[in-house]
Amino acid sequence: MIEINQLSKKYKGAEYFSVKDLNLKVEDGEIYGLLGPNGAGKTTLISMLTSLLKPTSGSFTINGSNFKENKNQLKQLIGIVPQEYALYPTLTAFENLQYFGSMYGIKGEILKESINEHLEVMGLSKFAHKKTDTFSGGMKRRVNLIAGILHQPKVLFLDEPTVGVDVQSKNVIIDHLKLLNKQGTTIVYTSHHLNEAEFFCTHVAIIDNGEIIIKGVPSDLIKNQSGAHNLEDVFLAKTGKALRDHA
Ligand SMILES: Nc1ncnc2c1ncn2[C@@H]1O[C@H](COP(=O)(O)OP(=O)(O)OP(=O)(O)O)[C@@H](O)[C@H]1O
Repeated sequence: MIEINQLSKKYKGAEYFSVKDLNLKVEDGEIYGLLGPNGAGKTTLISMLTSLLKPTSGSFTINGSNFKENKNQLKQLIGIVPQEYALYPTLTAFENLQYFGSMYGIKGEILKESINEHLEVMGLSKFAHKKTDTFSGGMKRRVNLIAGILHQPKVLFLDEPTVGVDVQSKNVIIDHLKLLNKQGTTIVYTSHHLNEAEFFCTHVAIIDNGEIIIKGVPSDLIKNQSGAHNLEDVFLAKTGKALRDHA
C-alpha cells in the first residue's frame, strides 16, 4: 500500500507549489491513474514517490517503509519507468537491459533469460542486438518499460508509458501492464490518454495545480458527474477548458 500524507513540493525559486498538501492511498493490487492537464504536478509527484526528488514537506510510505529509513529495501520493491527514455543510445537493447538488470543485482543466466523473455513478449526479440538509437519511438518505449520491470517490482511507477506510440505498441504495453498487475504488481501511472485510463485503471485521481480535485473508480466518477459519458467529460468538467501554458 502507498500512503501519501500532506505531500508538497515547491521548486527552488518558484512562486507556487507544484504539488500541494496532497493526500492519497493506493491499495495493493490497484492500477492507479494520475491524470491532469500539462503542468498539473503529475511528474513532480511520481518523482517524489520514487525518491528522485525531495519533497518540500509531507511524507509517504510504500508498504509501510520510507526512503529515509529503508532506501535499499524500497529501491528493490519499486520499479520506475520514466517519461524520458533512460536508454543508452549506443548500446543494444540487450546491453541496455543487462545494465539495468545488474543495477538491481540480477546476474548471469537468470538475467539473460529474463531479458529474452521480456523482449519476446514485447515483440522485440529480432532487434535484441541492435543499438537503440536506431529504434522507433514505440520500440524505445517498450525497452524503457522492460528496464523498469526486470526485477519484478511489487509497485511500479510509470510516467506516461504510452506517450507518442502507435496503437499497436500501446496495446502491447497496456496488455503487459495488465498481466503484471494480475501477477501482483500495484501500478501507479500518469497519462493524458483518458480513454486508455478509463478502461485500464481501477482508480484515478484528477490533479490540477498540484492538488487532487477528484478521485475514485472511473465508472463511479462518470456516473456521478452530470451529463458525463466518459472520463474525458469528467476531466473537462473538473479542470475546465483553459490552456495551461506557463513559461
Ligand atoms: N525542475 C523544475 N523547476 C521549476 N519548476 C518545475 C520544475 N519541474 C516542473 N516544474 C513546474 O512544476 C509544475 C508541475 O510540473 P510537472 O512536470 O510535475 O507537471 P505534469 O503534470 O507532469 O505536466 P505534463 O503533463 O506536462 O508532463 C509546472 O508548473 C512546472 O512548470
